[in-house]
Amino acid sequence: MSDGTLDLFDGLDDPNEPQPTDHAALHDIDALFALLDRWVERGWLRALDRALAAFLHREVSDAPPLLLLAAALASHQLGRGHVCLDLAQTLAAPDLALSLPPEGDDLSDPPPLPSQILDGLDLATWQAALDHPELVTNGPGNTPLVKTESDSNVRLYLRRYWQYEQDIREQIAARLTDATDVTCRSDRGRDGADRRPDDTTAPPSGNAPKETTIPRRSGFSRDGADRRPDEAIDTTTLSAALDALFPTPTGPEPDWQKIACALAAHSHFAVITGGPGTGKTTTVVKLLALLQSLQLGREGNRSLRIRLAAPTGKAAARLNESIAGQVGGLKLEGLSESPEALKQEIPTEVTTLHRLLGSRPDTRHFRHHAGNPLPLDVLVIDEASMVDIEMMAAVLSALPPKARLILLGDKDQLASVEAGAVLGDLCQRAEGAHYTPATCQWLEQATRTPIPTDYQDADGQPLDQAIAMLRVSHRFDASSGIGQLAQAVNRPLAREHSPKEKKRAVRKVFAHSYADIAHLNLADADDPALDRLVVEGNPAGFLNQGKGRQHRGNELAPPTGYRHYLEVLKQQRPTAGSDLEQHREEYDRWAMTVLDAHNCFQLLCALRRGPWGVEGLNLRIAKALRRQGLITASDHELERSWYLGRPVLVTRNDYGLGLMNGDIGITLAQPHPQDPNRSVLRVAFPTANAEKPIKWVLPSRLQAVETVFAMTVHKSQGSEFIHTALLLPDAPNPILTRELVYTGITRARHWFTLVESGRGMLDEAVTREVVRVSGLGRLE
Ligand SMILES: Nc1ncnc2c1ncn2[C@@H]1O[C@H](COP(=O)(O)OP(=O)(O)OP(=O)(O)O)[C@@H](O)[C@H]1O
Repeated sequence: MSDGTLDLFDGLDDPNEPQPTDHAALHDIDALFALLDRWVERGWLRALDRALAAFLHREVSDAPPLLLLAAALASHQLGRGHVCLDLAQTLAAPDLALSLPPEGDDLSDPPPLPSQILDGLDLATWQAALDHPELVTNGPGNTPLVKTESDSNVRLYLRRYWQYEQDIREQIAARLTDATDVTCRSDRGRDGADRRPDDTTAPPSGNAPKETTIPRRSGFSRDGADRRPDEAIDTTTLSAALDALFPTPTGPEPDWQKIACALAAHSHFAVITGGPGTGKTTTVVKLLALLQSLQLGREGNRSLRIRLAAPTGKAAARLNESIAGQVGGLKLEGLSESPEALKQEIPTEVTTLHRLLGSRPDTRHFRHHAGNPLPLDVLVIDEASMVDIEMMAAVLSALPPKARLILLGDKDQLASVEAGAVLGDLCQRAEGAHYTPATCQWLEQATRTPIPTDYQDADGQPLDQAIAMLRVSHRFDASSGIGQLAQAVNRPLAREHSPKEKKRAVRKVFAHSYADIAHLNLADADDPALDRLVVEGNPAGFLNQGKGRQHRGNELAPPTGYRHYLEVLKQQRPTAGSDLEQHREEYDRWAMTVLDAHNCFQLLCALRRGPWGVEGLNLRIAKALRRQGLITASDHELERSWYLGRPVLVTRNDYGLGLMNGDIGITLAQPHPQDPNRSVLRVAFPTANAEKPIKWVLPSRLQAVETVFAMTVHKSQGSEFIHTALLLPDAPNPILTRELVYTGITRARHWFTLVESGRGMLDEAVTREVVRVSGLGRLE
């Protein structure tokens, strides 16, 4: 398993042993459903996927087994982040189409594998089986399935997901072309809300949209001024404003932040991507100041209605904090005669996308849609890599045609857990920029920054002209191991000479003795080194015990573990007691301090189940903390109940309580309202509202939460912790990819510990890349 390909049964079967083939399921309906049942039983397929095949069979009894199998597999891909089934890819690597093997499956008496079932099947035969006009069409229509063909790719979609992809293409295309082209969106009718998206098989109601092709050439004219006639920006004015916002030249390298501002000011759709600390927030705050000042500079204009949003509550809270800081520090003297007034026009409040669109309980419908668009002129979405295809389609459809959409995010992070890696797909060509000569010439005028030839491309596509990649980290410099490690892990395999070289480059970073990274090899599952790490933070693993490190002129505290927040909890607990109303502020302050201290350390892992998954680790860590006297709880309480200090993660949006998936709270104690001698447990969540900074919730009201001593990397997206430890499991698993490791590393602000519980797992992970299947990558 060294070449980056998946060998799911490594060590379980002899790969040279010829596998028996089993083709009955391809011809016989009963055999097919018997097979699907066995796959569902093993957890290789979801019951939902089988149910779709059964539904199609009931509706159209002569649907061939090969079609039903493709439909079940297409449905299954949605649960794994892909919006469709790529037939050729599936034939090339059939076993990747299922969730094989589920964690903890010992694989005794396994059902036949897809590779056995599909052995010998060719693409033409499978494709021919999909020619069933009642169930499959090549585009608009009423069939539950859609097939698309381009080059050698044949893809099968559930109609709803094909429609999302079409909607996104169409809306982005409209924003990338001249204002007059925006009218093409009206073809689809203003019925975004009428669709029945919760019915997987139901086609969207109303008229199918006209497919929009995105023009091959950029709309940039020589000076760029006629691109958006309604909002034409004079290049000289823009250039002067950009100089005021970016007064210090960056040296010989182009100022990518300034370039990003110029590009985004010029388009109704823009993406600003970049790794951690490259200045996405800094740039967008300057961009908003720029747009607002240009707007207010036009006589009689009202200020722009700007909204900021993020996919999760946690991400929204983090952006809230950093935006507020950035706006406070903005220097706008050169941009406006009344800089303070201009600052007032830049919002600092960040909401979640669900809240922005107005989600309604128990339905996928939102209050805002094409028929009731959002009342805004500019929408900024941070952490856009976490936005799935369904949400992105909903946002785009609710956006007024003339509004600007600015997406911020790190294209290399793990994509959303739901289907569709929209940001990653849109940014496929971001590394090379591909700016056309017209764009370069205009950018050079506007930013007075020459664009290096490496980033120019006479064949650049319109989408390329709307994407800016920030390439310099201001958080991690060359002396930062976290920065170097993230870079080494993130380098695509295609750029290395061999997987071996990639592994060597990553290992070399650890060999370099950077002060901010540590590596821990566990001898076995019971190695107490892991308990020491989570309790104390393993400072001994860092150079000089983590002491004496400077950051921006201040000495950093050495890395900590969970002892830190539990001690803060104990030591700073208000003694005032009795009347809660009188002492509310004191309790709020306590909760804020504990939550801050909790943010000093987080253990991340890849899996959910097993000893190296969230479930096993949570219990192990709770017991280790109990041994140290840091928490007091019975076994039952540790496993199933509440105790002082229990940190919890919200796993489902709860609009009633105003809590979002991803929010973290800590269980604290408050005086009982009726009996001050007793205390009552309440979970404290940060609110990002300065006047009411803490939301106190009774544990019994929390329906979907889990202990979060260990958190999956997926759930950690949008969060950042002072010391992050990433634990890799002891056996290969398809979930271990370079994107996962990169996302884990980049959650660390000052300290990072990599924990390997099995030899070679880091090597495994960094040489495996996520392959997402969608048609959006072809959006040019
Ligand atoms: N051009 C710059 N020169 C110096 N410091 C900068 C510059 N741009 C950003 N910074 C600083 O770098 C840090 C990270 O910036 P910022 O928060 O904008 O990055 P980001 O890409 O949004 O980070 P994140 O990974 O948190 O999303 C901040 O402290 C910011 O003040």
